[in-house]
Amino acid sequence: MTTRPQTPLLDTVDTPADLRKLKPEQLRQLADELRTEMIDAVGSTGGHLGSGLGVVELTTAIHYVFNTPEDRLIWDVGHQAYPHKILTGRRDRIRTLRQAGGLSGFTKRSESEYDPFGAAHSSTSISAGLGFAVANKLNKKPGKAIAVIGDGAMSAGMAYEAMNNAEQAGNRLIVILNDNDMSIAPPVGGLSAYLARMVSSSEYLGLRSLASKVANKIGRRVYNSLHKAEEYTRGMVTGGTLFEELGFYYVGPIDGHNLDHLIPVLENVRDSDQGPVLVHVVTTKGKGYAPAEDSADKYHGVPKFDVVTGEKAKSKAGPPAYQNVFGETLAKLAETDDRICAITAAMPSGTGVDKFAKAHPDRAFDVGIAEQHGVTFAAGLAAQGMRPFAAIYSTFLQRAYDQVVHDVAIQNLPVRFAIDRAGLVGADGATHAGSFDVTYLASLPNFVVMAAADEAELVHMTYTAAEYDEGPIAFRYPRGNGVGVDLPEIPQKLEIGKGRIVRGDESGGKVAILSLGARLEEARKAADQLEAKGLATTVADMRFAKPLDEEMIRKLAATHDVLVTVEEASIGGLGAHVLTMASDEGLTDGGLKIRTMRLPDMFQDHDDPAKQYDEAGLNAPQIVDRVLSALRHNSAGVEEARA
Ligand SMILES: Cc1ncc(C[n+]2csc(CCOP(=O)(O)OP(=O)(O)O)c2C)c(N)n1
Ligand SMILES: CC(=O)[C@@H](O)[C@H](O)COP(=O)(O)O
Ligand SMILES: [Mg+2]
Repeated sequence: MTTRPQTPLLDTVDTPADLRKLKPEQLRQLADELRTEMIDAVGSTGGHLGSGLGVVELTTAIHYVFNTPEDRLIWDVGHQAYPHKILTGRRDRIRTLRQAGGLSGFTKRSESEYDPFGAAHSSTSISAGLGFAVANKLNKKPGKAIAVIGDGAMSAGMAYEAMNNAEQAGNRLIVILNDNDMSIAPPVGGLSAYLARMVSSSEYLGLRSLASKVANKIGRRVYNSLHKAEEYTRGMVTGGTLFEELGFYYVGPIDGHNLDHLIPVLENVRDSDQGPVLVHVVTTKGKGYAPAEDSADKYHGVPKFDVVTGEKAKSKAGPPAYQNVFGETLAKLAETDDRICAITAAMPSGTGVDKFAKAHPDRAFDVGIAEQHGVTFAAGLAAQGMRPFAAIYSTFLQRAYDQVVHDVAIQNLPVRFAIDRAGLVGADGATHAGSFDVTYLASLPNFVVMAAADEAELVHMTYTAAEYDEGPIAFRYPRGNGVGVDLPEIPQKLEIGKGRIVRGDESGGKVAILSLGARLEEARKAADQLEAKGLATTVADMRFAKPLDEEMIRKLAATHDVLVTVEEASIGGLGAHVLTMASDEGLTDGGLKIRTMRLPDMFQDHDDPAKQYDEAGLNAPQIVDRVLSALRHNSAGVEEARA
């Protein structure tokens, strides 16, 4: 039996109001207990551990100093908010994190009044904070907005767009830059180097010169208190920073694990009559848990693990992960094609671009969290004759939609989009579901859109995309491991816009299931069950949402009573395209029944992916039910009498 850690002081704190009753000298113990509690909880649930460990003291200090929830605390991404959840009335549910019916792994408005803004995609916090601050200003309401943003998230353009506008918030907006010198992978680019220079001790100013500078800038009261805090403060720099040029009072860098530094500085910032202020806090990802601190990824996202040893639960040996199949295939293709490049937006391991980078470092580009830039960068490469693969999760590609339309599609540039995490993704929930890409891409002129049914198909599609220079081409595939088919030695170049029959044939049957992507396995199972009920079933792997295999659809329509489309994508995907074609051509005029099965019109909460697909109605039994109801057959497959 595992025992929970002893947390006598934390046990007295249910909300920040309880925390504020503590004496400053008790906060160290509280933070230690908070860290222990978080490690224990995430050990049993899995989740984003390293980022939360790094902000234990910061979370404690913010809730101690500020009047949350009236002061609005906005965590960027929200993956670091587990300590915040524990301190804001959710400790009793912390061991339900990311489990069905349990707490979200991110901040969520519906979960707590202490989560004023939901997140999970990065770099939104300053804009949202500015909105809260300006609303309060207009309504003459008290309350500050505090946006906490990581150095990784700070690489996205949106953060700068917000800072560029922030002056109007005055002292109602405080941005805390949590600089742990990590994104999911080590951070990249000039900004990261700039922050590193600011943090390097050679650039610290002594506290006295800081204090005199701050006195001129944010007032005598602050000056006096800074003097009081002098012995606690490691060092601060003001003046001449990028952030100052953007209109912020810059304070920092300060040690984000030292509560004796954090508390007085945050109090000063809170009481300052000028702003906006940016506080630059330096932390360590994974802080206080040796296995995390020692790991390359600082335990960014972990499965369940043994708290004592740090050993992570092993996933079952099985087929390779889709991302690795993609990365390795592309690396191989690039051996004989020096035009191939790979781009990731801060997800090198998640997309498999790390595998490509190992083999071809000069042609692999991690652009940081900057999907918009990544797509247009790829467009530039393509325009100059390269063969770029923009490997971006479906959900994150949403952010670059205008670049996809304006920079890629309108110019018909052959950018290859390797779209990982297509479909439902499990514990990350609605914010990370790859639901919409088929809809938003297959509606664009010039685009080719493919979906891989299994890992062998992914190999073929990667090769097909490499060889396709006529315009933009996308291929999507799910999160997780393949289905266990053999990987081809030699990839096939697929004929554009042609599907394949994987069961039965075009020449006749009762039912035809038209599957797009990785629901193919469920479609096959459904076909087995339908056959067992005496309903001859053809299964097609459509491969392409665009262009459609119209010839195949016409044949299947002419030789079957029911066509059912199945896809792990929202309305507007394969089903909509098939229906549109069928109605344009009058394929249903003779009594053919078409049914479309797709993701439901709702944002589905986190759960085990199989259960999410059950909720979505996209598993085999539901396909069978859909066919039977279209045929007006009962569950035994017997035709019911018509009323
Ligand atoms: C728009 C977008 N792209 C990519 C991601 C995936 N992602 C989640 S956290 C993260 C790293 C964030 O780094 P940082 O902001 O420094 O936070 P840390 O984890 O270091 O605390 C990335 C790339 C995302 N959430 N949103
Ligand atoms: C917080 C975030 O956006 C990422 O850490 C994401 O959770 C990674 O998802 P995968 O586990 O699917 O790579
Ligand atoms: Mg970081």
